[in-house]
Amino acid sequence: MADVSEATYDLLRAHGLTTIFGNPGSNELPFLAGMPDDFRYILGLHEGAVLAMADGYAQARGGAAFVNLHAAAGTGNAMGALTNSVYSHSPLIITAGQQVRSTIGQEVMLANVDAQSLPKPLVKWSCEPACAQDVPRSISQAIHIANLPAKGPVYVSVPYDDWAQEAPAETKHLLTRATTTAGSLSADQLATLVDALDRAENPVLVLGPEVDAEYANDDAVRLADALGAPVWIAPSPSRCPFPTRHRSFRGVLPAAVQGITDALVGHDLILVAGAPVFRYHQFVPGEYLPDGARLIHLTSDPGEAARAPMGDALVGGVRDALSRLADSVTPGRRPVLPPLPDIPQARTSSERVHPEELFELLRGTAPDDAVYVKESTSTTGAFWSQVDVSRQGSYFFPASGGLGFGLPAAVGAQLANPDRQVIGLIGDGSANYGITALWTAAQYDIPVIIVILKNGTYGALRWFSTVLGSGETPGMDVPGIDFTAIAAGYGVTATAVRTGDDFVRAFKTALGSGKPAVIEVETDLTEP
Ligand SMILES: Cc1ncc(Cn2c(C)c(CCOP(=O)(O)OP(=O)(O)O)sc2=O)c(N)n1
Ligand SMILES: [Ca+2]
Repeated sequence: MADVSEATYDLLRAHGLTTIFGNPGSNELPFLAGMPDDFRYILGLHEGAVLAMADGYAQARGGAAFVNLHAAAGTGNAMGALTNSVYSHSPLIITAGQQVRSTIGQEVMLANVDAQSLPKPLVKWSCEPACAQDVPRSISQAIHIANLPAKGPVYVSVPYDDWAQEAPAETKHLLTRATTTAGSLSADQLATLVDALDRAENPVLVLGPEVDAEYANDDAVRLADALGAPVWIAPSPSRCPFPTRHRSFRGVLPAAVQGITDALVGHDLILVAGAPVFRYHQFVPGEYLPDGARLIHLTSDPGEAARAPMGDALVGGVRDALSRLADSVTPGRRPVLPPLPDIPQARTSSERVHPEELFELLRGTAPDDAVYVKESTSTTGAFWSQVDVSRQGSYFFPASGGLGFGLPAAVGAQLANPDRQVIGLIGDGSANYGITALWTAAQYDIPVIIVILKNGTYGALRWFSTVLGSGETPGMDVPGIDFTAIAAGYGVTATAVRTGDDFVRAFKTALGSGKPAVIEVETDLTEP
C-alpha cells in the first residue's frame, strides 16, 4: 500500500507538476526524501526568489507551478512575492512543512502556528489537512482550486510525520480527476453585447493581463479589426495583451482616475476585457467615466467584477468571449484606422545611456520573440514607446508592483521557455530584492540575460515625490552598488557598460553564450 508521500508524488505527476521550486528546512526533508527520479528540484536561496521564480515559470508556461517552503519563516519570506501572484492570478500550489502533528499546539520550534491563516489574504485558498490520510485529497483540491478561474495561488501546510502514514486506497481516484469550467457567455449575453458594439458610434477596447494569460491576443486583434476600434492596455499592466505596433494600439492607460477618463473622452462604449476596472495607482480623484460613456467589463474573476466602482460586468471566459464577439460583430461599420506613426527617435545622453536608447538598441538586437521581464519602475514610458511587443507571453511585470519579482521571474520564465530568449530589465534598486536568483541561474545553467539599469536612485520614488509634493526624503538613493562583483559572487558572468555601443557588444556576447549573463548599464534617470 502506498504511503502519503508516494500518493502525493503520483498526484503531482498526474498534473504535470514534476518541478519543485523550493528552499528546505527540517520540516520538509521527509517529503523531499521521497522525490522520484523523474522530478527535479530547483533550489532558490531565499523564499522570495523561490516564489517569484515559480511565478515566472507558471506565467511563461501557461500552467501551474509547485512550491515547497519551510514552515512559517519560509512562508513569511515568500509573502512579498505572493502579493504579485495573487493579482496576476498565477496558479501556484504552495506547500509548507509543518512540525509533527501532535506537537503543533505546544508551539515547539518550527511549528507553523495557525498555518491556514498565515498566507491569507494573499492566497485563493489554504488548509492544513485534518489528518494524514486527507493530505493527498487536500493537495488535489488545492491543484483544482488554483487552476479554476479566477486562477490563483493556494497553500497547504503538511505536518512532516504525515508523509510516512499509509495513504487510503481511495486516493487512486484523484489521479484521473479533471475539473474544467464551462464559463462562456450565453447566446443572449453574446447577442446583447454584439448589439451594443454594433450600435456604438465610437467603441474602444481596454485589454488586461488575462487576455495574454489566456492566449487571446489574436482574438483581441480580430475584434479590434472588425470594430475598427482603438485599443488601450489597462493601467499597471503585468502582461502585454495586444501587439504594440498594431494600427489600433494607443498605449497604456495612466493609473489615475481622471487620466483614464481624459484618455477615453469621446468613446460611447468602453469594453474592458481581462483586467480589473481599474488598477489605479497615484490617487488623482475625478470622474470615473467620460460623459455619455457606458463601460462593459469582461472578466473570469467575480471579485474583479463585483468590486469595480462603475460599469456592468459579465463573468466568464475572456478568450471565448473575445473570439465569439470577433466572429459576430458587424465588420466595416467604421473607417479603417490609419497605420501608426514610426517609433519616435530615442533620446540619448552624453554621460550615460538614456533608457529610451537602451530599449531602442534592444529592439534592434534582441530576437523578435524575446520575452521581457521588467522591473525598472521609472522606465515604463520609455519601454512602451520604444519596444515592439507583438507576441503572446512577451512581457511580464510585478502585478502588485511588489519588487523582487523581476529578476527571479526572469530566471523562472527562461526555465519554462528554453526556446525564447528571456531578458530581465531590472532597476538597480529592484535587483537587490531578488538578487539571489542569480545563483540559481548559474547552478542550473539557465541562459537568462539580466540587464540592470543603474541610475543610482529609486527613480520612480523621485517621480512620485513630485506627484505627492513630499520633496526630498531620506532613503531615495542607492549609490555605489557593483552588480558585476555581486553577479560574479553568485557565479554569473557580468559586464559593466556606459555606452550604447558597449551595451550592444555585451548583449550579443551574452546572446550566444548559452549561459546566464548580467549587463550593468549606467543609465540616465527618466520619468516613468
Ligand atoms: C518590496 C518592495 N519594496 C519597496 C517598494 C517601493 N518602491 C521602490 C523602492 C521603487 C524604486 C525602484 O527603483 P529601481 O532602481 O528598481 O527602478 P527605477 O530607478 O527605474 O525606479 S518603486 C516602488 O514602488 C516596492 N514597490 N516593493
Ligand atoms: Ca534605479
